Amino acid sequence: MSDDSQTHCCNDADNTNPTGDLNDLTDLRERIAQAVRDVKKTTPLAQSFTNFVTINLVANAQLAAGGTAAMSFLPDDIIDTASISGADYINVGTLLPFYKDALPQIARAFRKSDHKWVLDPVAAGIGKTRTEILRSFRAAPPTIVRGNASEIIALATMWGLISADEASRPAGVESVDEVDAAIEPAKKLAAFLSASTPNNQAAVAVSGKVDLVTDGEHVYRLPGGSPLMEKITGAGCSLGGVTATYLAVAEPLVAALAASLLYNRAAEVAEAKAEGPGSFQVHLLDALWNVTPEQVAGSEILS
Ligand SMILES: Nc1ncnc2c1ncn2[C@@H]1O[C@H](COP(=O)(O)OP(=O)(O)O)[C@@H](O)[C@H]1O
Ligand SMILES: Cc1ncsc1CCOP(=O)(O)O
Ligand SMILES: [Mg+2]
Repeated sequence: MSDDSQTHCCNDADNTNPTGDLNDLTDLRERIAQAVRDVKKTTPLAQSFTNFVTINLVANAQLAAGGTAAMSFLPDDIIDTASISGADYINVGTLLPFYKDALPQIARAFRKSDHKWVLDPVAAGIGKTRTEILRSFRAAPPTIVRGNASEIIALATMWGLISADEASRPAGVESVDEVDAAIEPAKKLAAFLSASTPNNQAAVAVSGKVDLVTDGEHVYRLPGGSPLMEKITGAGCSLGGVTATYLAVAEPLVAALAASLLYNRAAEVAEAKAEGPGSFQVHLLDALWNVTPEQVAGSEILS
């Protein structure tokens, strides 16, 4: 594996900022570093209702980032625990029939208590049950949506934020769209989420070769990471879980940026040490633990 683990990680002096909006980025970088530090210091709980395939990696990644994990599929469990959970994570990767009632009930309870949560709309656009559940979240929306490009486009389409002509076909759990194809859907989705939150703060994170994060107004591109992320299952799911961990201590835009940047830096470190997907996953967890707040915040951010 290549040994360019720190290629995209640089100190402030080395940062590329093509628009020259250094003041904003300097402030943003400080808030990102603070979020990473705060998680390590306060070990916040982010509770998850997530799929059976990758649930273990989600919990381990949250712990490696410095947070605490709790997984559940029971609405009463989740709604009770929300009072001590800094933020929640809902991932619709593997659905069971009873989720059709459970998930909208949980989302409504979160909305009632203004509880922050991250949605990973895995495989959005596929199946009547999944579509019904994802449609229901429009009336009780999350604080952050994190998904690959196809999922973001599909969700924005089913919420009527973009026309069906702009959408592509459903993609399973993998993306068939480039991240840039999701810029407008992501911005519209983030603007919709912001308008639905009490403090007008929300974000959308689109993952891929170059990640994209938006609050509906600003768009940030985050290069780096590793193609080996596509060779393990749960890279996206665990990124969603860690995004919820940061959301427990930070505003949505900062949380989404911090998680995506941590993942890119950690993936580069892991790729340099791995011999294939198996050892890559182990090294990824180690790197999520070892990458520093300064490395995360000093990353290349293209605005
Ligand atoms: N080709 C790639 N090069 C670098 N990083 C990648 C690549 N593909 C995915 N990633 C990273 O893997 C993580 C999960 O993204 P992605 O594979 O798009 O999610 P999902 O698994 O939900 O489809 C993100 O951190 C993203 O940056
Ligand atoms: C393979 C699979 N099937 C249903 S959920 C799931 C995991 C998807 O994980 P990720 O979106 O992180 O690749
Ligand atoms: Mg995914």
